[in-house]
Amino acid sequence: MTTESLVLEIKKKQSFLCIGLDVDLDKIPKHLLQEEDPIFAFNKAIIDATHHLAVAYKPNTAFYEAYGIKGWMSLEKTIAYLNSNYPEIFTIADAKRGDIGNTSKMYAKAFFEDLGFDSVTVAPYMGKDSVEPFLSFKDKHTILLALTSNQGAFDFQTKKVNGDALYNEVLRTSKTWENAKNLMYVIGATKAEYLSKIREIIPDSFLLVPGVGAQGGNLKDVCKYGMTKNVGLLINSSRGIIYASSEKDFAKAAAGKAKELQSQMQQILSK
Ligand SMILES: O=c1ccn([C@@H]2O[C@H](COP(=O)(O)O)[C@@H](O)[C@H]2O)c(=O)[nH]1
Repeated sequence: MTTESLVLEIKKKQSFLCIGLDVDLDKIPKHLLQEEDPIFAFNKAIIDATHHLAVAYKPNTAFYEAYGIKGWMSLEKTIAYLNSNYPEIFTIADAKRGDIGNTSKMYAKAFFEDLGFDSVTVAPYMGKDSVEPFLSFKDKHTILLALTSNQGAFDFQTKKVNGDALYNEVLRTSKTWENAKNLMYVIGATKAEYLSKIREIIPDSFLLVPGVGAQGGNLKDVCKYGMTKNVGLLINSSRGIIYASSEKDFAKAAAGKAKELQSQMQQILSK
């Protein structure tokens, strides 16, 4: 999907909500465990109930890999379902990959060609040759971890390198890479106070912002400091939406939580 199509969808739905599909079999409603593929049954119900309120879905691959081959098949079915039924939705494989060049090329093929995701999250730590293989795919997006939402972000990402924080160095240097137009960045919602400076370095790039809801990040602060003329934000919520209820009404309850966030977004966009 092109960035232009994503922006059009955001304006149409008045939403920049990304729903995280982090499916844990211990947390989904018990009646679904009788289904042939409980993970897919759960995802399908959540997607069908919320697709009009969200512009993106983000399965975190860890939650599928944890269930072995069956989990990977549930992931395949989920992305195929999204691509066939809701092609206007932006899809994110939260896989946090990145390796030497020839290995990264295979990761990129797996997520972009085989599975058909629009984007994948990638760690920048191994540098340019580990990221460029992802960037070479037309209309696919590489979402680079810059300043993450967790406490451990302060272990390395905010440490000074060449007089500035390492995450700023990641932002600045990655802009010089081939096909850098295909880059987006992860900035945690819990780090909203860093966004003004971040926008000085990457004024127009899309940011994937996890950490609202369960992790305590604040939507209004993120928008105040991080929003661009094209919105430039995808705000992710996973547990706060998909586990709104563990009863038979789980999909309706998820839609209720998604609606709360979408209404706040609509209000922000109308200003
Ligand atoms: O900095 C980061 C990068 C990725 N994540 C992922 O986003 C979701 C957040 O889930 P919630 O349930 O809404 O807290 C999850 O998949 C994380 O692995 C992140 O939280 N922070």
